[in-house]
This record gives sequence, structure tokens and C-alpha cells, in this order.
Amino acid sequence: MSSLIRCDGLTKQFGSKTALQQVSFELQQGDIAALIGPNGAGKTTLFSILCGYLPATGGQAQLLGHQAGSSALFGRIGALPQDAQFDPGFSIGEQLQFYGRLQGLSSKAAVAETSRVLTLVGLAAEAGHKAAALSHGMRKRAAIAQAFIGQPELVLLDEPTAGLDPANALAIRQLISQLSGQVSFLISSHNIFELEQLCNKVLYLDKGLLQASETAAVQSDAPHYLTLQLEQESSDSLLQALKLLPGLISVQQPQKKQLVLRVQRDLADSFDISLLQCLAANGWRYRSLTQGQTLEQKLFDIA
Ligand SMILES: Nc1ncnc2c1ncn2[C@@H]1O[C@H](COP(=O)(O)OP(=O)(O)OP(=O)(O)O)[C@@H](O)[C@H]1O
Repeated sequence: MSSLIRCDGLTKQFGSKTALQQVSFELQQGDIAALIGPNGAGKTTLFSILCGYLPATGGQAQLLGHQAGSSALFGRIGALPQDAQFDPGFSIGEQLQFYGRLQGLSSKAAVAETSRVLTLVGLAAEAGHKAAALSHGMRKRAAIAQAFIGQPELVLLDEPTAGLDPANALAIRQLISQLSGQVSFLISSHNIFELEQLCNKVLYLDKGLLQASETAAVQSDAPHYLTLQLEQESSDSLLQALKLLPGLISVQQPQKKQLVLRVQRDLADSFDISLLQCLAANGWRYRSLTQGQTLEQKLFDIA
């Protein structure tokens, strides 16, 4: 298997501030890797160096066998920067076409590619809209669409689900899952749980240091966990309704407003959808729905 990303002793200083300290790791083609860490850990700095937006202060970063920022990587890598913005003066479609032209596509190919990537993220009908006319979730999906223009081999997504509601976040995870096999991914997030199902590698960064680099090795038959934080206390009728959902193995109630659901892994995606539909249909409001319970515990023995 050939190398997807290889970093050796990567260091980044901003004046006296060390954002990355001797970071070394290697990912292989086909990997779907999670880059996890708290605020200020250095995730965006690492992304920016890999994308060629920022030079490293020391060490090496290679993607697909080339130095980060090399012209040989042009068109082979797609990226969603954390603060991706659209120009308010042009429609989403016009901007994606322009981006396609910058990648060297003909006008006709740029139009076709824009239509392909907007369809991928479920926004084909919104091509003529300006960013201001789209919801936050739609803007995020449009920015993700941009990262897929030109069919890159590697896509870097910095916080692709930040600020999205559970249904939109699920749609993004499903898209990534659907494209895995054709595209390799490096995805950053604060939340290890939401990437648990998607990723086969985990890089854990804290204070600029790579604390752990692990193979996730989630077994295909291991149960999937969901933590549901309710706005009100749970009730018997809610528990009864949840028990009817296909795929549920068991429910625990660690706190009055919190439920931990154990779900069959092969039904996890359809379970998420039926759970959200069940909550909406019964008017049960929830504060958050987070994925998983196991991976961080495996890495750090928190349990
Ligand atoms: N341009 C800059 N100038 C000075 N310091 C910076 C700069 N960019 C980042 N830093 C510092 O480097 C460290 C790492 O920041 P970075 O944005 O990479 O973290 P992060 O893991 O992406 O955080 P978050 O999850 O909050 O986005 C932080 O201490 C930050 O203050």
C-alpha cells in the first residue's frame, strides 16, 4: 500500500507559540483517518500545512509522495477549511464553477462537475442561490461540495459537522461513508464519538503533540452506542417507543435526562434516522445526540 500522508518531526512556531511539536505519523491510501483534539490542539495548523497554506517551521510533510504545497498535488487533493466562506455576490453554482476552472477544467466540464458535486451533497436545486439564502447546514454542505471538485484522491475536512444539527451531521457522515473506497479522508473533529463509525485510524493531538496514533479497529459486530441528552426527563412512553425501533439492543438511563442506547452496528445508520423521526413525531425535544461510547475509552482507558 502506498503512503497517503507522511509527517516526520513536523513543527510549527507562531513567534514564541509552538502550535505543532515534532509531529510524526503515516497514513496509507484508502485510510479514513480522524484527527481529534481539544480547542487549540493544533488541528487547523496541521491541516493548513498539509494543504500548503502555511509553511512548516521544521520537519517534513508529504502527501501522495510529494511535499505539501507542491504543484504535483494540484487537483489531487480537496480541502474544506474550517472557516470556508462564499463570496456574497455570486451564486454557489457560479463559485463552484469558477473553482473548477481554477483546477484547469473547461467551462463545460466545470458546469458538469459543479452539478455532480452539488448533487452529492443534496444541493442540486440550490445551485442558483447565493450563500446568504442558504441555511448554515446548507452552506457547510456547499463548502464540502467544493472539496470534491475534480475528483481528488484525498479530501481533508476540517470540522465538517461543526455547528450542524444531528440530521445534517448524519447526512455528512453518510456521504463520507458512501465515498470511502474511492477517496481517502483526513477529518478533524472535537468529538471522537461522531467519527467512530467512519474512521479506521485515529490521530489524537493535544497542545501541539501527537498523543496517540491508533488503528480504530472497530469490530463490525460490536454494538454501536448513542447518547441522547433530552430537554425533559425521560418517561415510560418514550422508553416504550424507543424499544420498538428496529436495531435497539438496550437502553440505559445514567441520568434523568440522559439515555444511552445500544444499537446493532449493521442497523446503526437507519436507527439514527428512525430515532430522530420517532422523537419528532412525538414532540420529544432533545439537546444533543452523540455517537459512540467506546473508542476514546479504548485509546485512553477512561472506562
Ligand atoms: N496565526 C497564528 N498566530 C499565532 N498563533 C496561532 C496562529 N494560528 C494558530 N495559533 C495558535 O496555535 C495553536 C493551535 O491552533 P489551531 O487553530 O491549530 O488549533 P485547533 O486544534 O484547530 O483548535 P480549534 O479546535 O479551536 O479550531 C493555538 O494555541 C493557537 O492560538
